[in-house]
Amino acid sequence: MTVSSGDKSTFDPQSTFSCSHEPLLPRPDSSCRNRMDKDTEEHGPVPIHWDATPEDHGHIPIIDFSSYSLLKGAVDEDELQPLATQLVQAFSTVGFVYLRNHGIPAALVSRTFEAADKFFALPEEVKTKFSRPADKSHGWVCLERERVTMERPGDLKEAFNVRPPQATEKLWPSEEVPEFQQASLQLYDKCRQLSLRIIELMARGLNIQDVSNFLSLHDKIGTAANGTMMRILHYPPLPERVKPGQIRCGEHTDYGEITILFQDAVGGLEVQSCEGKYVPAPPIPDTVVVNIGDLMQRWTADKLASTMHRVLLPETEEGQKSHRRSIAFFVHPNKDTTIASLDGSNKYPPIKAGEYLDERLTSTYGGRKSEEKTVN
Ligand SMILES: O=C(O)CCC(=O)C(=O)O
Ligand SMILES: [Fe+2]
Repeated sequence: MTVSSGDKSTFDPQSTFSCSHEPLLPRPDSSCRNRMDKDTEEHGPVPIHWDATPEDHGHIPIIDFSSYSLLKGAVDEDELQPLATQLVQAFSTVGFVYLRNHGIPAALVSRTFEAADKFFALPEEVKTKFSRPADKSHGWVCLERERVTMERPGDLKEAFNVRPPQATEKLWPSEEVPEFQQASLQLYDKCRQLSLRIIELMARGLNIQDVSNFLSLHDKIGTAANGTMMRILHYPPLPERVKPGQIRCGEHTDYGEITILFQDAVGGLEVQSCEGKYVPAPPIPDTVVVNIGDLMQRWTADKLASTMHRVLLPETEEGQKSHRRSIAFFVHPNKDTTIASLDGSNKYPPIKAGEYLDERLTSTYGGRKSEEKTVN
């Protein structure tokens, strides 16, 4: 595969934007300690008991999702509550889980990766035709275009953002890689279905009283009224000269509610532990990684943890010559959802999901306001 080194001359720090995240703003308190001692008083419109203090594992648990797999015909309600409890336990400590037996077909993930490989291998001038337009988030984002922490140079990655409502025909490489659009949209839809199941279980595990109502706040995924986006990421082999401090994806937290992440067999992802140390989150066959984003941490008044993570450069010579790919599905509630502390604590002022993103982006990028540019 040939990979262009990217057009560094067009790199514009003012217009860089994060993959999903914004590491510089003061974030809700994410220390493991504070997350546990919630005021469990009932007040506010949706009183919730945050009861048991979960144990702090400091590593990423693997959870068997088979009771609520997308492939499961009849669901046994009795099996869902333990699963919900396990999920919330993990999300309130490490903030990350691996899900096994989730039901998204591995063949569909491979097809999407393979189609994306063909796209990323196209010459720069061809990929440019599919560049993400300034006012939209769908499309190609070139190498080093983004940096997720201002302390580092641009990330050594390129991306193809998939936002179905913005994906006009001319933003798909239909002639160059005809199968890309169909595979991506099919995977987007499977991820949508899985995310709804995860969100339903999270709601149960959080003792949200009206679970169906909570779920309905996500019924516009895939339309313009919801900012959910899938990103196919390509980390090419390392260029001859890597800038000081440059890595594949800088330290960050994700913006949204939850993220579903598929990684290929090449490692590099690291997740911060409660002690502040970065620990590898290696690829585990037939699993997806799921993590909490900042919006969900805020919504749950810091009960659930949006945890810092990054993708390091490979250490071995062989690794440095390898491509790494991942697919991240960044889930958001519908833009008109009011994000008010679910425990009624008013820890953070209520804000609309759409405005929240706008605000984050404005603070970071000095007036670049449209969430359409960078929603993830
Ligand atoms: O590529 C990965 O494994 C992680 C990417 C990531 O964290 C992101 O895009 O937010
Ligand atoms: Fe991330």
